This record gives sequence, structure tokens and C-alpha cells, in this order.
Amino acid sequence: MDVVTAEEMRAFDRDTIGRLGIPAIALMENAGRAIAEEVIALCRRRGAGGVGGARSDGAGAAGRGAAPARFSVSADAALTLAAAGGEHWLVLAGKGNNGGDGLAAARHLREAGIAVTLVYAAAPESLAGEAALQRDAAAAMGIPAVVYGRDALDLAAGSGIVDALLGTGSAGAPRGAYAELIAAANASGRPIVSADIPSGLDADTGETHEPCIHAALTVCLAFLKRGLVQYPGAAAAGRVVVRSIGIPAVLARESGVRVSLLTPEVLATRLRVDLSRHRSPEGHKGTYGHVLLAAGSLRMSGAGLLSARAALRAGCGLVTWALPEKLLPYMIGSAPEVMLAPVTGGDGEWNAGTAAEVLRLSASRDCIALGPGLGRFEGDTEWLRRLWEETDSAMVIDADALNILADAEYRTWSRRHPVILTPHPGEMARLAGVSTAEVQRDRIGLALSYAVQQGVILVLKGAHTVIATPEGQAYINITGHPGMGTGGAGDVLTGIISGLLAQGLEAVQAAAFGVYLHGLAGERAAGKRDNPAALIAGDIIEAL
Ligand SMILES: NC(=O)C1=CN([C@@H]2O[C@H](COP(=O)(O)OP(=O)(O)OC[C@H]3O[C@@H](n4cnc5c(N)ncnc54)[C@H](OP(=O)(O)O)[C@@H]3O)[C@@H](O)[C@H]2O)[C@@H](O)CC1
Ligand SMILES: Nc1ncnc2c1ncn2[C@@H]1O[C@H](COP(=O)(O)OP(=O)(O)O)[C@@H](O)[C@H]1O
Ligand SMILES: [K+]
Repeated sequence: MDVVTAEEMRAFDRDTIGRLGIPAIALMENAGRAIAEEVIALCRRRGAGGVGGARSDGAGAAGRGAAPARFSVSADAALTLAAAGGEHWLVLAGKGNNGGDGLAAARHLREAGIAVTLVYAAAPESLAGEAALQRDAAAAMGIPAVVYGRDALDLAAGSGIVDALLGTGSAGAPRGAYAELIAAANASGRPIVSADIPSGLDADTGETHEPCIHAALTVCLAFLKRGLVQYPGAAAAGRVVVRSIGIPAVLARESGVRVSLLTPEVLATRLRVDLSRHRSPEGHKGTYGHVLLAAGSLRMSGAGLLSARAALRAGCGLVTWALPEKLLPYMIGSAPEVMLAPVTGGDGEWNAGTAAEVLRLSASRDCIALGPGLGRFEGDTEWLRRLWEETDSAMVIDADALNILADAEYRTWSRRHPVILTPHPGEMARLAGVSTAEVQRDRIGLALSYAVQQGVILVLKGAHTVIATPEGQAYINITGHPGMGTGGAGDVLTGIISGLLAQGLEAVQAAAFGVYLHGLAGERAAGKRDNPAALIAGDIIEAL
């Protein structure tokens, strides 16, 4: 599923209206209808009634011997509500096209028998174009309207609110009447259905301005907007339904939209990942590849252990874990399936001299993962540079190895293989030289620009992890669980991605599929606990 910016969305609108000749009012009608259908479905779910008994094709009355019906007039089930009597929706309308969508929805709601009151944020006379046509149609139907600031208004008096104040044309924090209406709607305690995006949300970054609508449901029109998949916007939007309004989906494909939701369909078709993870009947451990892991130090040995075990659970044939020799006696038996390769490190810490040993080990391995529990040490930049420049296989870089990179000018390092970086927001901030808040402000935008600029595959972790490629493509993962916010969960991800790389997946495939599987396993693991707060990283491995 494509994820677009407001600017891309405007280009598709223009193309549909200008080049294809589909009238703007038709798109607005479709939008209004889609919003109304979702409001009606919501009313139905909360018990206002089933699909109306509005079939007038005689089917119900057609007893034995009754004459066959001559006409078949079927009611539009999606726009019908049997017991609409208790419903009264307030439609908050801004003066732009988002408001026009809301006004079109209001007519359909009224048709379904739902009481509707329009609440204009600005003088109705200030509406223009298609929105003005919708204003006039609603007035001609006799739908009651109030103007904010002029008429008395109690938003809690209705049974629900349609938020059609601001959409993709919104700029900056809501002002004046818009801000006051948003605050009042949030305070009303009534469910809010937002048209396109919650008013007050930045459609591109997911930042929520003060104030921003907190919707129960967002009916996103035509294409998913970036702001709806990035937190905190993703939370403000509630449940998100994307509805087609007559803008052909192919426009996004043709224009090269760069961001997609990481659905199973995207994994299978765009990324060509074999979701079945087929294993040949005659396969053996050599078929599924060998991971070399350089990780763990005296106080963080568990990080290496988690990565190593996760790589095996991801299906690779063999894992060799290179670790400072002092750790060896403690690790023996902790994971019998993992091979241990001690490198010089009598104090249990890594040192610059181990680069040659790791390089030797890597020669016969299919990929290398560096970083979990590594610690920092004298000469670590040169250590990483040698591995980076001289390793032949794909590389996953995590944790302290990312902090080493953050202190280096690694753009100038030569390289023969793809590199996957897996920072959490704090590590990303150090890599990009910005604050963590700045990273979180626009995760997609930052991940894309960093991946392109540095020529790496970037996995920016956290809720809705972003996978960005050097070619400027990004995928937004939606598997996962808040219970995964626990020490070591990232080490598990490093293991999974390297386990997939070893099996021959391309670097982007391994990064994207690894993040997806990690999230699924986290969901399953959380579901097995009395409370997801009890989840620990090892549970994610066991749920793979
Ligand atoms: N044919 C089409 O184009 C289609 C459009 N579609 C729909 O249109 C939406 C986009 O419509 P849009 O471009 O008219 O902008 P919209 O979001 O209604 O807001 C503009 C208005 O808000 C005002 N305003 C802005 N910022 C503000 C602030 N901070 N605080 C207060 N006011 C602010 C601004 O006022 P101004 O600053 O100009 O005085 C202007 O009046 C899109 O999300 C979708 O719902 C779809 O149905 C598909 C077909
Ligand atoms: N709220 C959440 N929703 C989904 N995934 C999450 C959430 N919180 C954390 N995660 C995932 O858990 C992992 C945590 O990684 P990280 O912060 O590196 O942990 P550690 O350094 O302790 O291994 C990441 O893959 C992240 O995406
Ligand atoms: K809105």
C-alpha cells in the first residue's frame, strides 16, 4: 500500500482532474460518501441497528404463491441504518475541500435517517469552489447549520462528530475557531471520525500540533498519508480506513511514490520475498548459510547470545559467535547450537587487534553482524573500518558499532557489500548529528535522506520501524507490540536479519522481512503473557 505526502496527493488530484477529466466535485462526492459509509458502519457496530430492512424487492414477503416481484429496487446497504433514531452527528466543516468532503458526507448521513447538524468553522459565505456547491446542496436539503462563534453550540449534545475542519491543505498549528473547535471536540467525549486526516495533524511528518483531533476513526481518502503511519499521528488517527474516491491507484505507481506500508503483499510482490520460507527437502545446514557474529563483552555478553540464538531461529544453518576469550568459559553450554570463536581479549573486552581475527573468521561465512554488547575500545574506529572495507559479505551493524560509525567519517570508506544499519532513535540521533526529538519528528523523511546520502540500508527502529534504501525507497512496518520495549529486543532483530541474509536473501529483503518477522514474533510473545509488560527479549526468539 502506497504512503504519500500532501504534495504528492495534490499532484494526483490535479492529474485526475486535469488530465483524466474527472470533475473535482465527483471526487468530493465519492469522499463524502465514503466518510458517511464509515460513520454508518460505526453506528451499526455500536448497536444503533443492523442493515436497514429497506429491501423493497419483495424478498421478505415472497411467501408460497406470491406473485414474483416485477421490480428489484435494492437499497444501498452501506448507506442504510435501521435504527438511526438515536443518532445525531455534528459535522465540523472547514472552508477548504476537507470541509466540502464533510458537507457531502452530511447529506448521505441525513439520507440514512441520521440527524445531522453542520458546524461551520468560518462564515459559510467564505467557502469557494466545490465546497461552496456542497454548502448549497446541504442547505437546499434543509440540513440545520450553525456558525461557530455566532450561534450557540454544545458538541457533547450529539452522538458523534465528523471532523472535516482541516485536511492536507492545512499549514501549521490550527488557528482561531479551528483550534477552539478541535479542543471542544476532544473534550466532548463523543467519538470523532476524521475526514482524510485528524485536523491539527501534519500530514507528512505525523507531528500533532496543539491542538489536534483525537479520532476514533480516520477515513483516509485515496492514499495513505505519511502522517497517519508515524507516531504520534498514528495514535491521534485511531483506526485508519483508506477509501478509494476515484483517483486511479496507478498514478502513485507511475509517479514513483517512494514509501509503502510493509504488508505481506508488498513483501511478496515488490520485494519478492518467499513468505512461505520454503525449505528444500534435500537441504542441509550448508544450504541455509552461516552467520558470523562479533558481539558481547564482559558486562554485555547476553546481547551476543540473544543475537546468535535469534539468527538460528530465523532459519540459518550455522552461527559462529566471535567473542573475547575471557567470556568463553561462561558461555559454554548457554546455547549448545551456537559455535563459539574466542578472539584475543583476556579482559573480556574487545580490542583493535581483533580485526584480523574477525576478518579471518568472516572469510568462510555468508554474512557478518557486528555490535550487540560490543562496548567501545581504543582504536575501535580503525577496527570497524578494516572490517567494513575488507569483508566480502553483507554486514549488519548495530548498537555500539553504530556509535563507532557516528564518530567516524565513514562515507569515505570503500565497500564491496551492502550494509544494514539498525539504529534505535537514540543511535540514529548520534549518526545523523541531531536530537532524538528531531529523529522522531519525521522518521520517514530522516530515514530516507540518511539512507540515500550514506548509501546504506537503514532500519530505524521503534514503533512502526522504517526500512529505507540507498535508492530512496522506504517501507513502514506495522507488526510489533509495545511490550517489545525491553532490553535485548534489538539484539534479537540483528540476529534475525543476519539469519535471513545468510540464507541468501538480498540485503533489503532481509532487513524488511526481518523487521516484519520480529514484530510478528513480538505480538505472539506478548499474547502469551498475562500482561505484555512481562515480555522479555528471549520470548521474542521463542515466538519466532
Ligand atoms: N479535488 C481535491 O482537491 C480533493 C480534495 N480532497 C480533500 O480536500 C482536502 C484538501 O483540501 P484543501 O487543499 O482545500 O485544504 P484543507 O485541508 O481543506 O484546508 C485548507 C483551508 O484551511 C485553512 N487553513 C489552513 N491551515 C490552517 C490553520 N493552521 N488554521 C486554520 N485554518 C487553516 C485555509 O485557510 P487560509 O489559510 O487559506 O485562510 C483553507 O481555507 C483533503 O485533505 C481532502 O479531504 C479529497 O477529497 C480529494 C479531492
Ligand atoms: N512500541 C513498540 N512497537 C513496536 N516495536 C517496538 C516498540 N518498542 C520497541 N520495539 C522494537 O523493539 C526493538 C528494540 O530495540 P532496541 O531499542 O535496540 O533494544 P536493545 O538495544 O535493548 O536491544 C526494536 O526492534 C523496536 O522496533
Ligand atoms: K480532517
